Amino acid sequence: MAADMLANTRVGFIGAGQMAEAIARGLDKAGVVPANKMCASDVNVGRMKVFESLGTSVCSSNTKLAETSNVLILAVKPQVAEKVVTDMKPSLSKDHLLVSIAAGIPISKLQDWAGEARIVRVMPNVACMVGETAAGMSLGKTATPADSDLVTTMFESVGKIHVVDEKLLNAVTGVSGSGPAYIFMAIEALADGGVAAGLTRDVAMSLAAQTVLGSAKMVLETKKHPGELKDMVTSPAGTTIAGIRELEDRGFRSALINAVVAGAKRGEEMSKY
Ligand SMILES: NC(=O)C1=CN([C@@H]2O[C@H](COP(=O)(O)OP(=O)(O)OC[C@H]3O[C@@H](n4cnc5c(N)ncnc54)[C@H](O)[C@@H]3O)[C@@H](O)[C@H]2O)C=CC1
Ligand SMILES: O=C(O)[C@@H]1CCC=N1
Repeated sequence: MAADMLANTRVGFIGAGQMAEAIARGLDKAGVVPANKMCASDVNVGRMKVFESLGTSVCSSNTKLAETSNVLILAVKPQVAEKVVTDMKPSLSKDHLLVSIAAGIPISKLQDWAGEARIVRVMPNVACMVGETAAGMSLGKTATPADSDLVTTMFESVGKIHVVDEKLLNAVTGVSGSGPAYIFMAIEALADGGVAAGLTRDVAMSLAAQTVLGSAKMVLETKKHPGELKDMVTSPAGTTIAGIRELEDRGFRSALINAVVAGAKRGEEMSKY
C-alpha cells in the first residue's frame, strides 16, 4: 500500500537546512522518493542551491511549496515554526500531510496553526544522512493508517522508527534526537585518549568510531543486555576494569542519564512557548 502511495507522493521540505538535507539525501539514495519528486523552500538562497545540486526542485515560497507537494516536512527551527505554519495556513488543506520534525512542538499546536492538514510528528536524528537514523513518531487525530504507513516507509528507508505516545516524544528527543552529539563527543574523547597514549590522530579516530559502530551492532544483533556484553570485555585484574573504575568514579553513567533527562525536559519547556 505504501509503495502505491509513494508513487503519488511529492515531498516538500519547509526549510532546507541540515536535517532536511539529511532526509532528502537518504530518501533519494534509498530510492524511496527520488530527488526529482522532492522540492524545498528556504529563506537562505545558499541552502536552495544545495538542494538544486541534489536534483530537487526549489520553490520561491513555502506557499508555492504547498501547491506542488502533498507531503510537507516541517524542518525549520522550533522558534520560527508558528510563524512559518500560520503563514502557510491558507494554502494548506486536508489533502496535505504535514510531518513536523521540530523538537518540542506539540501536535495540538501544529494542528491549530495548520488548519485542516493531517499531522504526523517525527523526532529523527541526523544519522538519516547515512541511512541509520533512530526515530520516534506520533500521529495527529486526523492522520490515517495510510499516513502512518507512508511516514514509516519513508523513515525506515533512512533507519528505524518507533511509534510512541506523543507525551514520550521528548524522551525520544533526549535519547536519540540529541544522542548523536553525545556519541560524537565520546568518539572525540576516546580518540583524544588514544592520542594521549601515543596513537596518531587518524588511527585513534578510526579505532574510536569503529569501536562505537561495532559495540552498537553487538547490542542490536545479539540482543544481549549491554551489561553482559560489558562483562565479556572485562578480564579479571585487566585493562578494562581499570578504565571502568575511572568512569564510575567520575559518574559516567549518571552523566549520560542526566543528559538525556535534561534534553527531554528542555523539549517539554519548548512545547510551552
Ligand atoms: N539537527 C538535528 O540533529 C535535529 C534537528 N531536529 C529538528 O529539525 C529542525 C531543523 O533543524 P536543523 O536542520 O538542524 O536546522 P537548520 O538551521 O540547519 O535548518 C533550518 C532551515 O530553516 C530555514 N528557514 C528559516 N526560516 C524559514 C522560513 N521562514 N521558511 C523556510 N525556511 C526557513 C533556515 O534558513 C535553515 O536553512 C528543527 O526544528 C530541529 O528541532 C530534529 C532532530 C534532530
Ligand atoms: O538540539 C536540538 O534542539 C535538536 C533536536 C534534537 C537534536 N537537535
